[in-house]
This record gives sequence, structure tokens and C-alpha cells, in this order.
Amino acid sequence: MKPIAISARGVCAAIGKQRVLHGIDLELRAGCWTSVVGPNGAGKSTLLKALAGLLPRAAVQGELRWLGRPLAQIPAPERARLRAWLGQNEGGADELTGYDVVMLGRLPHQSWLAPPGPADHAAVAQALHSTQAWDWRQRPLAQLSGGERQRVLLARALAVQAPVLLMDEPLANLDPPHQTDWLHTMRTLAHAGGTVLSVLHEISFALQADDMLVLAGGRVLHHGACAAPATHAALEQVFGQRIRVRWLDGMWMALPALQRGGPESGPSGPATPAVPE
Ligand SMILES: Nc1ncnc2c1ncn2[C@@H]1O[C@H](COP(=O)(O)OP(=O)(O)OP(=O)(O)O)[C@@H](O)[C@H]1O
Repeated sequence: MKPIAISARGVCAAIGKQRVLHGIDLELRAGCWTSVVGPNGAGKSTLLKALAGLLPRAAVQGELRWLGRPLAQIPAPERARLRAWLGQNEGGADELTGYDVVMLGRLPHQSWLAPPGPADHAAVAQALHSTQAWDWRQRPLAQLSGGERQRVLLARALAVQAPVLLMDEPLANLDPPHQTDWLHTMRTLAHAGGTVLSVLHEISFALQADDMLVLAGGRVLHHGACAAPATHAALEQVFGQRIRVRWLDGMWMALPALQRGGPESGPSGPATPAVPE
């Protein structure tokens, strides 16, 4: 059995005076990519921040553990090496070049005021190549398009080379080929033993993860394998039966639940492909 990388027991969190998370219990195993889905306002970003240790301590109740250790007992520099973070709509560092932005991901590995070493430069180059952002390494972040910028920020998270990677809407602004590249990268990381947690609104991409966490109203509605019928049922339920999960072209996909018989369904409707054994 793979070790548990992150666990939460009875975790509640508030933003300001508003209680957003209510008694979250979960275990995320090493070597597993889990996608987090749910309607707007379900608490996905708040959960990710709580698990990342990014909410003020007073705002979180319950027990959070990383690699079996209480989060509160892990010093900040060690936390920064253990988990990489890509937030939603990240700002700042606009005047820095792409290269320097990604080098920020190496700070947890560097001694105070020491210049980056060969391992840092190698990690930055590898990360920039893996998101195909190497060509913009000399350009300021402010001069990049939304998708180019997102690929630099993703490279920054990858350059940390942390065992745990938490990402909030990582596909924002990415074009389809780079969304597909991202999917391959996440599978590779999980296959190599990493723990990946990603909040996604692109449900068909979320279904390519190993496991899925379905949130609603600040609670875990379902946590299970992406291939499990119970997960598909929870997905359809949480989105008010407005999507359908179907097996298409060798993978599970989420399709909009359009009314049958309308012009969208075509002249005679498509045949339903066979589901895997
Ligand atoms: N800064 C804030 N102040 C007050 N309430 C907030 C703040 N940020 C979030 N909330 C509220 O907390 C709840 C959960 O927000 P959260 O961003 O975690 O949801 P989400 O599932 O990530 O949503 P989305 O899919 O829209 O990104 C929402 O009701 C939201 O209105």
C-alpha cells in the first residue's frame, strides 16, 4: 500500500466570518493524481489552500498531516520543499523574466543569499522545456499572453521538484495541445510517486486523473476512482444532471446533457460506444 501523503480529519475552514469547509475527511496517497471538482463556490480553492497550509492558522480547525506529520509541526522552509503550489490567477513578479520566475521555485532549495547552483539551473531548464516555455525565458512575465504566462507559472511549480503538487485551475488559458501536455506531465509525476491534487473545471480532463474528489457546499460529496460508476453518478448529481459521463474513444468524458430530439442531437443520434470490461 502506498503511503498517505496528505490527510485531513474533521477540517473546517472559514474565510472572514464565513464558514466555507465543513468537517473534511480525506486521505491522498503518494503516487496518485486526484482531481477536485464541484460547482462554483463549492469550496475547492479553499480546500486546496487549507491542504497546502496557506490559510491563516486561526482560520482552520481539525487535523492536517503531511507524510504522517502534523502540518503545524513542519517548519516553513521544509513545507516549501515538500509542496509546490500553483494558485488561481497568480499575480506579481510581472517585471521578472520567465527564467527568473521559474528560478523562484528553487528558493526553498537554496541557502540564504546563496546564488543558484547547477542543480537549480538544471531544474529550471527542465521545467521550462517540459511546459514548452523555454523560448520566453528572457521575456518579462508582463509581456506574455495568458497561456504563455500560465506555462511559465506551471514551470515554476514543477521546478520545485516537490513530492506534492497542488494546482488550482492549472488549465486556465492553455490551448488544447498544452492542456494535453499538462495531462501527460501529471500522469508522469504520479507514476514517479508524486502526489498531485488539481482543481479543474474541465471535467473531461479531471476524469483522466486516478481519483476524483467531488465537493459541494464545503463538504466532500464523493471520493473515488475516476473510472468508478459511483464517481460518475456523483459527478452528474453535483452538476444537477446537466452533464453525462460517457466512454468515448478509450476514455471517460463529460458531455453536456442536451435535450434529445433537438437540433443538437443530429438527424438520428450517434451510436453509444462499448464501455470497457
Ligand atoms: N475572500 C473571500 N471573502 C469572503 N468569502 C469568500 C472569499 N473567498 C471565497 N469566499 C467564499 O467562499 C466560498 C468558497 O469559495 P472557493 O473559492 O473555495 O470556491 P470554489 O469551489 O473554488 O469556487 P470556483 O469554482 O468559483 O472557483 C464561496 O461561497 C465564496 O463566495
